[in-house]
Amino acid sequence: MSGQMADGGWQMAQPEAESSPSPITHHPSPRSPGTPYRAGWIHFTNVAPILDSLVLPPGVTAITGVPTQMNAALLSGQVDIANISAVEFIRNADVLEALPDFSVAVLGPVYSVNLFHTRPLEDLRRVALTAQSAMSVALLEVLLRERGLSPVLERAEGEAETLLAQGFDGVLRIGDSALREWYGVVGPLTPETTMTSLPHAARGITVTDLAEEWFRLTGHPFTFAVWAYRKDNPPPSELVQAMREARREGIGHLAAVAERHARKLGLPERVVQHYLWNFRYHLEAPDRLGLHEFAAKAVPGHAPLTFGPRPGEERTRSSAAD
Ligand SMILES: C=C(O[C@@H]1C=C(C(=O)O)C=C[C@H]1O)C(=O)O
Repeated sequence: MSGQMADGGWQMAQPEAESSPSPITHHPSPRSPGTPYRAGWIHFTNVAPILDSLVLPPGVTAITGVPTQMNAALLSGQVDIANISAVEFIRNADVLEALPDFSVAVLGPVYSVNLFHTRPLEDLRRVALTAQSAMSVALLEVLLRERGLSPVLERAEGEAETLLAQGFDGVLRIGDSALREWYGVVGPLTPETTMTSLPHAARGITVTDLAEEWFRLTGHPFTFAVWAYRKDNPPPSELVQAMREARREGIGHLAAVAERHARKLGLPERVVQHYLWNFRYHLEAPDRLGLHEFAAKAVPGHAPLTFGPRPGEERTRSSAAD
């Protein structure tokens, strides 16, 4: 594992994606003095407005990976802070704390957490789940339970259309590939249309946006990710400060971020712009409400959720490596 590379890129995480979440069974001892503070970033496009401009302070290193890799890296002590699936934060609330003002949340559709299906939800028999995601699986389970549905859920990787052709009647996908596949099914966007006026079904495939379903069910935002760390190992204030500055820069130049990522994703700039401005990155009161509501439904009996000091009230830490 090493830090930010000279070109501003990040090293990929080594561990394999974990298919099932593992609660912390032992508490890795806090860092010894002088060792770097290690961050793990899920670097999907939806966090680009926070991470693209981030300059790590001295003494902080970072790796990147998909959500289940970063969940596992934090829980095993391989990294000290990570933007993790909110459900893992909830499941491990006895030992984890989250930054008070960082989230990946949405109110309504998210566009990148999608169930692609060929039969009505009520008639689903076999649904393929991605091992990259903990949050969307937990959300799908809640939404199915609320409707009294219990299709067989199986782990299977691959593009939605391929898996549907192989006999699954539902496929759950997340992140950049889910956004691309969603657009591949319901696009293209024309000068007359907007993201929200695109159809939900085309070519025999329906796309159900799980965050939109959550909004229909609760009227609240859905919080996919928080930035969590062990309670006894909070991030240096320089790192949190750098993250806030990077977010201010990213949100202030959202069109440029969208343009860069539209090129990488092979999607129209308008699509990526809409996708990005739709996110709620500050864990505000409605996002916490959604988080608490999801916690009560998905992890009954969980320990109280705790958050670090609000901006300006950080514990004083003299340097990243003290
Ligand atoms: C909205 C998304 O959120 C991500 C989805 C996660 C998950 O499914 O476990 C975890 C972190 C989020 O940043 C997405 O990737 O599309």
